[in-house]
Amino acid sequence: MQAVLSLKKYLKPYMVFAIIAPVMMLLEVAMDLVQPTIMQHIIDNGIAKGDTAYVFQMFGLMILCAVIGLIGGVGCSIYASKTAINFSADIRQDLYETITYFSNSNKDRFTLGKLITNITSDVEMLQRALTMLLKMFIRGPFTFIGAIVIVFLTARELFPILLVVVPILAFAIFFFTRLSGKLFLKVQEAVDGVNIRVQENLAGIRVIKAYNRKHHQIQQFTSVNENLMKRNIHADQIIGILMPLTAFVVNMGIIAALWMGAIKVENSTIEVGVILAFINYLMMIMGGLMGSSSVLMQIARAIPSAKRIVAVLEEQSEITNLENPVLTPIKGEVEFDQVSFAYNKNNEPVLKNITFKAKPGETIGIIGMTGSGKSSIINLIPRMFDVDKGVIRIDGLPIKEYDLSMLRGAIGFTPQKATLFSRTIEENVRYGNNEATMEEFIEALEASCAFEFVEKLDTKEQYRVTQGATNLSGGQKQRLAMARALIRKPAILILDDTTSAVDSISEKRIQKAIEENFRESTKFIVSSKISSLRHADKILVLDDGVIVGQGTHEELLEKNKAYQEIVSTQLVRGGTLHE
Ligand SMILES: Nc1ncnc2c1ncn2[C@@H]1O[C@H](COP(=O)(O)OP(=O)(O)OP(=O)(O)O)[C@@H](O)[C@H]1O
Repeated sequence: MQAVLSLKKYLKPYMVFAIIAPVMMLLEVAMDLVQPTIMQHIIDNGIAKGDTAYVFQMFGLMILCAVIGLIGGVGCSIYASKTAINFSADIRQDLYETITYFSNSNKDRFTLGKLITNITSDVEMLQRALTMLLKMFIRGPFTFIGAIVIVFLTARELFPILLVVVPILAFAIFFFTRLSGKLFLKVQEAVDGVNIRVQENLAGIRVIKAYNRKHHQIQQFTSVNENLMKRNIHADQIIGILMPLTAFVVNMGIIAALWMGAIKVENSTIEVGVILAFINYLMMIMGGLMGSSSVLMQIARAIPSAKRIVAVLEEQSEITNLENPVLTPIKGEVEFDQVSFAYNKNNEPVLKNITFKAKPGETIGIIGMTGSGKSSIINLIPRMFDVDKGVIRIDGLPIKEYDLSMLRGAIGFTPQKATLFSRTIEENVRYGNNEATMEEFIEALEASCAFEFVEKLDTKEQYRVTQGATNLSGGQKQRLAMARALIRKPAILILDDTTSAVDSISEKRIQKAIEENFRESTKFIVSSKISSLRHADKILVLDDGVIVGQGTHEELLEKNKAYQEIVSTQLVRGGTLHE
C-alpha cells in the first residue's frame, strides 16, 4: 500500500478532474436511487388510483432523473479517464527518464524484459485501477448504502429480508474477491514470463534460425503461454462462480419478497409498488456490492504493478554528479592509478591495480586474451561503471569531479557491439554531434571509410536503418558507429574492437585517417590484432585483469613474454604479421 501511496504525487496535477469524476458519479447514483421510488408512486398512487395526470407527471420526473443520471455517468467517465490517462502518461514518462539515467549495473539488476513490462503493462494496470476507482468507489458503496437506507425508510415490512440476504452476499463477494486477488497476482507473474520470453526470442531471432532451434523456442513459448492461459482460466472461473451464486441469493430474496409481499398485500399492510421497488433496490444492493468488489479486485491487481514501478522510480543511479562538478574543458591526459574494479562486488575484481598514463594526442593500444578486461578498462573512462579502488584522473583531476555530461561529451566512444538506431544514416551519425556541419559529417564518413558504401545506397545518407540495423552488414555498422564517434572531434577517442568486421585495406585507411585528423585526441584502441595496434605510442598487454606489459610494439616484442606469445600466434608464414 505504501508503494501506491508514494505515487499519489502524480495525481496532484489532475486533482480537479479526480474530484469532478466522483461528484458526477454521485449525481448518477442519486438519480438511480430515486427512480424505483418514483416507480412505486406511479404504481400505487397513479395506476392503482386511475390518476393518469399523476402517472404522466411522475413519468416526466423519471425521464428527467434518467437524463440527469446519464449526464452524471458520462461526465464521470470522461473525467475519470482524463485523470487516469494523464496520471499514467506522467508515470510512464518518469519511468523512461529514470531508466535513461540508469547506470549499466542498475540496468543489469532490473533486466530489460522487466523494465519493458514495467513501462507498458504495469503502467496500464495502474491506469485501469485508477479509472475504476474514480468511477466505482462512489457508485459501489453509495448505491449499496443508499438502497438499504431507502428500503428501511420506505419498505420496512420487507427489511428483514435484507438482514438475511445482505450478509450472505457480502461474505460471498468478500471471500471471492480475496481469492481472485491472489489468483490475479499469479496471472501477472505469468504475463511477465510471456513478456520476457517474447522479448528474448525476438531479439535473438537470427541465432534461433541459424541453430535451427525454432521448434525448441516454440515449445518454450507454448509452456509460458499455457501457464498464462491456465492461470487466467483459474482466476476467471472464480468470477464465474461468484456471478451465479450472488444471482441465486438475490433470486431467493426476490421470492421471499414476493411471498411476504403477497401476504401483506392481502392484509392491506403494503402496496404492490413497494414490492416492485424493493426488488429493484435488492438488485441495486447486489450491483453496489459487486461494484465495490471489482474496485478492490482491480486495486489488488494494481498493487504489485505499483510496487514494481516504485522500485524502478526509487532506484538511485549509482553514477551521479558531485554537488559542484568541474566544468573545465578536457584536454585529454588520462591516468589510471592503482585501479581495481569488479562487476559483482562479492567476486574477484576483473581489473587489478591498473596503472598507466596517456598524454593528449597519444594512441594507446590495449591487447589481451578474451575476457582479460580490455573493454572493462575503457568502460571506466566515460564512467559506465565507477572504480572500486584507486583513481582515474583526466588532466590531473579525478574523473568523478567532472560534470558527467561534460566528461561524456568530451569522449567519442564506439563500443564493441555497433548499435545503431532505426533512423536515417545521417541521423545516426549526427547522434554524435547534432551541431556538425555537412562538411564535418562527410569528413566523419570518410575517416571511418563509410562514405564509399553510403554513396552507393539509393537514398545515400537518408537511407533508413532498420531496427537492429539488420539492413546493414557487420562492417558497415562498425563504420557508421565509428563515424558517430569521430564527428564529435573528441578530446578522447575510444574504439573498442571496432574494426573486427572491417577488411584490412579499409582498416589501414581508417587508421591513417584517424592519425591525420585526430592528432590532438587521446586515442584508445582495443583490438585482438597486433596489426591494429603496432603503431600505437603505448600498448598495454592485459592478462586476467592485470597489466603484464606496457610499451611500444618494438619494446614489448623485445622483452615481454606475453606479447611475444600473442605475436607468435599472429605470424603468418614468412614471419610477417597476419593483417
Ligand atoms: N556487465 C558485466 N557484468 C558482469 N561481468 C562482466 C560484465 N562485463 C564483463 N564481465 C566480465 O569481466 C571480465 C572482463 O570482461 P571484458 O569484457 O572486459 O573482457 P575483454 O578483454 O574486453 O574480452 P573480449 O576480448 O572478449 O571482448 C570477463 O570475465 C567478463 O565475464
